[in-house]
Amino acid sequence: MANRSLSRLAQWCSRVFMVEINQKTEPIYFALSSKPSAHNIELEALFGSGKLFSVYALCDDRVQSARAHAELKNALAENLPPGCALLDSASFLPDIKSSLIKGFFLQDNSALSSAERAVTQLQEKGPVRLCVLTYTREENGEYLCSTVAEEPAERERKYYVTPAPAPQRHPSTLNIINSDVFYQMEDAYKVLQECCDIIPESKAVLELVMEQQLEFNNSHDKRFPVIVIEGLDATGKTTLTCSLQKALGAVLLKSPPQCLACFRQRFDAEPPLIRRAFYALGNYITAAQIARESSHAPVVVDRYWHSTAAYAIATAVSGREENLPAVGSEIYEWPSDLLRPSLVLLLSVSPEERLRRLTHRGLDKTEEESQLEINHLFRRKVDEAYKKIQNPACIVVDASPSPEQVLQQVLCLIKNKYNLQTPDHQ
Ligand SMILES: Nc1ncnc2c1ncn2[C@@H]1O[C@H](COP(=O)(O)OP(=O)(O)OP(=O)(O)O)[C@@H](O)[C@H]1O
Ligand SMILES: Nc1ccn([C@@H]2O[C@H](COP(=O)(O)O)[C@@H](O)[C@H]2O)c(=O)n1
Repeated sequence: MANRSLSRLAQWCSRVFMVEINQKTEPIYFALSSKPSAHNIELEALFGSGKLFSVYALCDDRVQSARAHAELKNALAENLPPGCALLDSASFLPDIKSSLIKGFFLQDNSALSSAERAVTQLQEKGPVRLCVLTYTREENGEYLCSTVAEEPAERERKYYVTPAPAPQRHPSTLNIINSDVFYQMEDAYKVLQECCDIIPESKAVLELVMEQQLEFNNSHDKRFPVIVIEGLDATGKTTLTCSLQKALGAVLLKSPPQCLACFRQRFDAEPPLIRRAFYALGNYITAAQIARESSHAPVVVDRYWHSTAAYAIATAVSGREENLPAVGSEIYEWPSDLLRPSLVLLLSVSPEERLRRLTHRGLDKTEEESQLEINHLFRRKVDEAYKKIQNPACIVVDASPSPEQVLQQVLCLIKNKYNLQTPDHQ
């Protein structure tokens, strides 16, 4: 369904709405119906007594849509009067892939109930079309939904808000494929092609990808081992990869590769669709470098596809780690056309030790505390996602001992278990 058709209220009736109060609790689900429903405590708590709205930025184009959603969030945060709460919300077709549309749920408890005026002003400013659903409470306690639509017939239309059951699959997982994680170079490539007009740097990135691909196609078959080191920040990847480079006489590579370093900040500022496509393409450039270098020496890689997928999945999947799809889900599969390493090692340290290392590296106390509090849930999701990725799966390494001990542990794994140190041993 093209997003624009959702400007008609009737189109929303086949969909379910999810409102996330916070990341720790279950979301609240509701639907629109022509019939009233029994009294529901959860809905009562969500809807309360103030004025309520759902706001969606509607575009047919996926790049525009992703950017419009991010811009809408900033604009609402800046323009809403004090007393308003802005909650992440989405609408979806239960368990149907790619059906999720992200938006916001707005509780207006401001002194003058002026959120509607602020939203109308944003609507008038354009250029993106906003769909605004308004909820009102009847005297009998029922909640009704209507649209702030241009056509009078649409404005007259009203539906009851009714509770909906939680779907089997968490809605935030529905759009991951080709919006957050890309399983073929072509799919990530297309996203950046679609961005060329609005982000001129995309062209330069695509040229670098194509240059490396030509070289990749001419490179020799891989002969030496390719060892990827993964892990959350400050788990010791840089320290270990440098020591491994010396110990194995290896070539050290990174993903994203050095040639993309100057573009990173630019793409980090973009919404997930664009940002993740950039990192996905970085892996293909690194893959071409791996293919070239592994013909004459072992290769050690600091982050690769596990990082790209694990961070993307953990960011896309809202709420708790239980919402991540189970092992075996297609979202954890390795891209069909991306060079596979010989071994992937995931460095793991306790949250306390990681924080100690971050602090040692120069974080101040306040930032340290906020890292621990706010990101705890996110880090657990990244860690879980790392461990669920398959073909190749990663081997978890306890990285809490001293750097020398971690190095010896890893060398042991490489030499004994995989017998990979020299080309003769393969
Ligand atoms: N085994 C270890 N024991 C104690 N401290 C360590 C160990 N390994 C690394 N460190 C220290 O922890 C900090 C983070 O290490 P490092 O930079 O290697 O991590 P990283 O995973 O590469 O981080 P990032 O992903 O953020 O670049 C550094 O100050 C480093 O000296
Ligand atoms: N292969 C990669 C590497 C990194 N990312 C993204 O970058 C962030 C971590 O990078 P550091 O420089 O802090 O190590 C992380 O948020 C990932 O989103 C990636 O996607 N793929």
